[in-house]
Formats: sequence, structure tokens, C-alpha cells
Amino acid sequence: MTVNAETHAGGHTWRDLPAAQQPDWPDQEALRDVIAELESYPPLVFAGECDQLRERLGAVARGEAFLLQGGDCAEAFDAVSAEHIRNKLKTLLQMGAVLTYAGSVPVVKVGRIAGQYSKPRSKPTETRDGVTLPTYRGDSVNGFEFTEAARIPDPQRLKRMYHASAATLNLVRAFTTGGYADLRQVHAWNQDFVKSSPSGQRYEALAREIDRAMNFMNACGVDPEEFRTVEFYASHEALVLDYESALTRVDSRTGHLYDVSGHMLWIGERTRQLDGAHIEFAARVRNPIGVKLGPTTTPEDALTLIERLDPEREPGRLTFITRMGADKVRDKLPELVEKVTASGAQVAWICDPMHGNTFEAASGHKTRRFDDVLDEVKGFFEVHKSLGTHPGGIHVELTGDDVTECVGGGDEIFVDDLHQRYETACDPRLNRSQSLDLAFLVAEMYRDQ
Ligand SMILES: O=C[C@H](O)[C@H](O)COP(=O)(O)O
Ligand SMILES: C=C(OP(=O)(O)O)C(=O)O
Ligand SMILES: [Mn+2]
Repeated sequence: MTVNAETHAGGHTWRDLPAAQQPDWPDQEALRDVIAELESYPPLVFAGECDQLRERLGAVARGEAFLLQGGDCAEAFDAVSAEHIRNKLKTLLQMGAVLTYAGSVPVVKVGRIAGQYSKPRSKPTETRDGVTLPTYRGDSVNGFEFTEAARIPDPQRLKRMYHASAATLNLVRAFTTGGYADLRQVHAWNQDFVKSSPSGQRYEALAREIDRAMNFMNACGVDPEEFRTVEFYASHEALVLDYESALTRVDSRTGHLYDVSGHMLWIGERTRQLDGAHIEFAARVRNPIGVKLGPTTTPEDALTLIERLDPEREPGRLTFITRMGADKVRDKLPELVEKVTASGAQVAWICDPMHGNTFEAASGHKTRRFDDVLDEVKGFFEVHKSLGTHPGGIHVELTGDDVTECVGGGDEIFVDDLHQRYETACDPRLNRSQSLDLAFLVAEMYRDQ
């Protein structure tokens, strides 16, 4: 990997275009210094890993694998601890085991992790008790605390984002390749959970079946290396383009540009303007790219995005993450899938059942109903079944902690419980039990389709 003139020429063409949702940095000179420093830092991921994920997502696009993408809405610097990271990873590994075993499908595991620090917002300011301040835009930009000082965008935070991502990724790599993710640990991931929750008990029963299957294979003399480690990738929304572009490098093997801040990047619903800077940036890098598609997306938008981001029609390059809302998915998704399929493009279709189903509870908490989340996934499966296309995966906001942010689930959380452990810095996440519930239900849907 090298940083050279080509990096700058190739990586910075977005600067000529309007970029939505960028921080209003008060000190441009300080920003320039930070960018220069970030440009000198080593990559967080290797370009070859991005290529490997592109291949895995190609299998998703062809209907041969299922994508599980999940993690926080907004990671926070003060949550970069072994406990938080392990809990999140454990939850994703458990969901992966459920989907692989009960859904009988290879699962590509991708975290919203190690870089998910920047947030697009619907309003530029927030008012509390008559005081109006700039809105919180993620730990990469400003502080969550409601004070004037905390809410001023500070470019030094971009360096903290890099270091927090590096520390997180380091532990994730250690856990996934160092023995913790070994399938023989399938019970251990559930240990602190089993007695207290219906989904934990259901998981324990499945883990026993996996154990039996492994013992059987072992007795037959089969002990595959694939059981010892897990392939796990990192993804985040490519939002703050100064950061993403400072971490873009020319791959010395191929001469192509890669954004080495994460394996997969996605462009959000609020920044996917066809003539905007984010799509231009994403078009220049070789990472696998996701684009969020909300209910106002037209088939023409989708086809133009394919033209811009996947001109070679390479399965795995482009993932459409649809987030329509439970009440709209059956209406809005069919035409998009139909027209994209008719064009000959082979994108991966993934369902984000979170972002179209947010509402404010009477208590003032931003929340989501588990039943709405489930209903959007059901609608997504129905649409793909009726069109003969592949429901490629789910993209969810979750945490491994027992928070009370979304209502419903087998171990039911009520609106009146929300205040108990409402810890998110932005959107409400499924807790561990709700995440496992969802995995079991999605596995059933996948098997039945
Ligand atoms: O994931 C993020 C949120 O959906 C996005 O930031 C919008 O949230 P807001 O309406 O609270 O700004
Ligand atoms: C902001 C997000 O989603 P969307 O762009 O779909 O609104 C998100 O994924 O946190
Ligand atoms: Mn969110």
C-alpha cells in the first residue's frame, strides 16, 4: 500500500461535488493537519481481505449464501472495552450458528463495527428545555453530552476514531482466529445467558444438536479447520469523506484504490444522491459497497446506482440494503427488484428492518417494535419468493448487552421498561435476546422459502 499522487488524484475527485451531512469543522487548518496525519497511518484492513469479502458477497448475490450484517447504530469511544466487543461478537456468532444450522446456508458475517462512528442526522440542531445546540453526529465528530463545548465538531476525534477502530479490530481478529470462535465453543457463547431467557434455552438446544453433529463427524475422522476460526469482516457507513479519503490507498498488487478503513462500506439513505460526493467516492474504490434504499427510491435511481457503482456487473461488488418500513416493503420493493433483475445486474439484496420502523414512544424514547422488524423481514422474504429472487440477508442494529431500547421479543420489553437500560447514542438496538429471537425466526423463513 502506498500513498502517492495517484491516491490523491483518484481518491479526492469527490471534493468537486456536493457532500451531504458533512461536519461543520470550525478550524480548517486543524482539519488539514489531521488529514495529513491520517494519510500517514497504516491501513486497518488489507485490500486482499476486501477482495475475499467481495467474493463471499458474490455467493450471496448468486443465491448461495446469506449475509448477516449487524452491530451498533453508533459505536462510542467509551464502549471500546473487551466486554462490549466480546458481547457483540458473541451475539453475532450465536446468530450465525443459528442461521447456518437451522437455515442450512453458509453465512457471511459482517459487523457494523470498528469504524461505525459517524451519524447522518435528520435535523442540524437539537433543543432541550429552550436550549438549542448542534446535533450529535457521532463520536468521530462531536460529543454526545448536551453542552455547547461537547457539540463543537473537533477533527482530533477523527484520529480517535482510527485508534478506536484499530483496537476493536485487533480484538475481533484475536477472538475470531485465536480459538474463541471455535465451533466447539458453541455452548460457551451462551453460558451467561441460558437460564434467564427463552431464546437462550432455545439456543442451548440447537447448540447440543451442533455438538452431536460435530461428534459424529469427528468419529468419522473429519475435523475441518473451518470449525476452528471464523471469517468475520468489518463494515461502516462511509459518511465523513475527509476520513474515508485519508484512509484510501493504492493497492500495490493491483494499482486499484481501496478504502482501508474497513472491509465493506455503505452509503446511507441520506447521502446516496446520484450526483453527490458519496457515490463518486464509492465509485472510485474497489471495496464491496452497500447502498441503503428507502421507500422513495425509484427503479431509475437503482439502475443509475448500478451503472455508477457496478459498471462491470460483478456479483459481490454491490449490495442493496433495502429499508422500506414494515408497512411499505410489500408495496415498494417488488418494482425495484423486478427492474434491477430485468436489467441483468446481479446485486445482493439485503433487508434492513430497523430504519423504516423507528417511532417515538410517549416517554420520548426513540424505539422500534420487534414485531415491525420481524414483519419487514417477512415482507422482504415474500417479495423475493414471489419474484423468484434471493433474499440475501439481514442488516440489523444490535448489541450484545441486555439493553431495553426496542419493545417486544420473546423476553418481552414493554414501553414502560425503556428507561431501564436505554444506552444507545443514536438508534434503538435489539438486545441479545431479541437478536437471537430474530435469528431463529429468519432461519425458519429461509428454510421455508
Ligand atoms: O441511524 C441513524 C439515524 O436513523 C439517523 O441518524 C437519523 O436519526 P435522527 O432522526 O435522530 O437524526
Ligand atoms: C443512518 C442509518 O441508516 P439509513 O441511512 O438507512 O437511514 C444507519 O444505518 O444507521
Ligand atoms: Mn441507525
